[in-house]
Amino acid sequence: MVWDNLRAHHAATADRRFETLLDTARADDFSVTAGEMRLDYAKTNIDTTARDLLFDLLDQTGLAAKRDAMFTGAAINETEGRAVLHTALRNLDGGPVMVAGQDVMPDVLATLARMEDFARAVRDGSIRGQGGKITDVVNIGIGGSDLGPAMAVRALAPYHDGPRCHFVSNVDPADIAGVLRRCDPATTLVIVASKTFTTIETMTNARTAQAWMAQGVSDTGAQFAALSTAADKTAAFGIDASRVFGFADWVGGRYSLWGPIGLSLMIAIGPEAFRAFLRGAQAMDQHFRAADWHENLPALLALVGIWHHQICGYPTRAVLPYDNNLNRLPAYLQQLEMESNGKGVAMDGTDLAVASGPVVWGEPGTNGQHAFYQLIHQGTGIVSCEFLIAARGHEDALHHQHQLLVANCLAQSEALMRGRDLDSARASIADKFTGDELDRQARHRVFTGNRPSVTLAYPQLTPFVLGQIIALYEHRVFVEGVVLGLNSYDQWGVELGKELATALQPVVEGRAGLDGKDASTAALVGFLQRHGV
Ligand SMILES: O=P(O)(O)OC[C@H]1O[C@H](O)[C@H](O)[C@@H](O)[C@@H]1O
Repeated sequence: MVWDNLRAHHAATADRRFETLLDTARADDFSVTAGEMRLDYAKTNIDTTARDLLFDLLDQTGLAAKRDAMFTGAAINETEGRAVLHTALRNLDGGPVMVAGQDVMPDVLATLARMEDFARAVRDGSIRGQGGKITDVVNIGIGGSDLGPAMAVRALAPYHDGPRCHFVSNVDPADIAGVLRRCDPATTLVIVASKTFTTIETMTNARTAQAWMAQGVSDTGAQFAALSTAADKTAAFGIDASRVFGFADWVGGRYSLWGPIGLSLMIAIGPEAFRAFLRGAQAMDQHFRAADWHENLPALLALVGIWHHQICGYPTRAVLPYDNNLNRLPAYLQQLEMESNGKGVAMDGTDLAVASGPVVWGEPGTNGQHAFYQLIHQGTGIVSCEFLIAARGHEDALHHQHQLLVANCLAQSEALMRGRDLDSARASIADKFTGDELDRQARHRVFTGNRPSVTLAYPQLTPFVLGQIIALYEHRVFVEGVVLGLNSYDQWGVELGKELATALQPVVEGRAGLDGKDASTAALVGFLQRHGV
């Protein structure tokens, strides 16, 4: 019923130019400030009727109760029978969080303290490589065991005062070979990051790193650490328990940056800055739990997403950080959002009644402006855009460049909204063309406008603010998942490809025949074998 009402309201208002709604009152009403951040969603076609209906969706799905169930350790990941408690990893005040009758906080805080001791020792040289102080850290992991720390280490580059950090994820040997070539085994720490410690890409790369290390030092295990839930497997790999940082199955891979998977980030920026990062996320958790939906950043961001994708039918969402250090944020959000909400089956096993989550993609501004913004402005489809912008960068001496960056960010959302009509397009080239040619040329210069965007603004990309931003997106994914009625915390869709890859490996190596393979796959194997695979 609410969905129908939303669709009807969209149909009735879709042709309206939303710019006409915009005045000072709307700019105030359709933006929310929480902590240090401001989310502006005034440049959308959402009006108060649409917004009220969207709030009805939240009430209809019992969001408040489901949110509380997540924070208090209920097994809301129903297909795997697990709690979802990445929030416990940043619950720095240590109030109890119960899972199956047990408080998980003592373990969480003890592991955090062990990570801090380890990170400090690596940074100050009391834990050393066999050739001296650790100069390089290589994090080997994939998916959630890579994208989070890789994104955050880049994002917080201005705070990076520890050893160099490298991230190896791809099973393509080009990845690890390229990194190891730049490192000295005698002063490198290898961190094997894998929740399950079975992921074939990570284990293959870890063994390659082990062999590389053995050529340079006598005790390879002394320069390895592991981040995993599987203590038996890390021991079997030869990593001493003192260098294993464990976590529980209630931390999903793509939500794991806050705990041991964040070790490389902690070594890079130091335990104090890492705590500030956790505190930022914790502040967002507290906001999400306490704020009324009208003032609730994650809820509003989720509703804007639902309006644009499930109601308006815009197929993709572009994340456009005007913050070069966030250049891995779109990739990080691709996993967070698409692996969480890219599902066609509802929690109860029935087909999803509405569209699953959107395609998420993006690149930092201003680079994207000189590449794909053409389509965003003049393509036949509409892309909902999400801009991120800081008031200040970290290069004080070049603040004028930052101001230019800000101007570009604001210009884009304005251009998307306003567009340029035929008359002004004509006027802009009237000195060059006349008659029919003027008309023809002018049409190429028309921007339809009326294209929506939201802008997330913050003072500066500090560890605290980054924690807030990432937790904001996590909770947005949660809200969207609840409204869509699916389980955001499993990922069965990645399994089939893994199974088939395992079966194809001996075929590719020529140890097994092509029986049962489809003709296309067989022909491709044949081609690759003829060319030396
Ligand atoms: O941390 P791991 O167990 O090695 O898992 C790494 C990644 O691979 C899996 O296939 C999942 O799709 C991801 O959610 C996960 O983050």
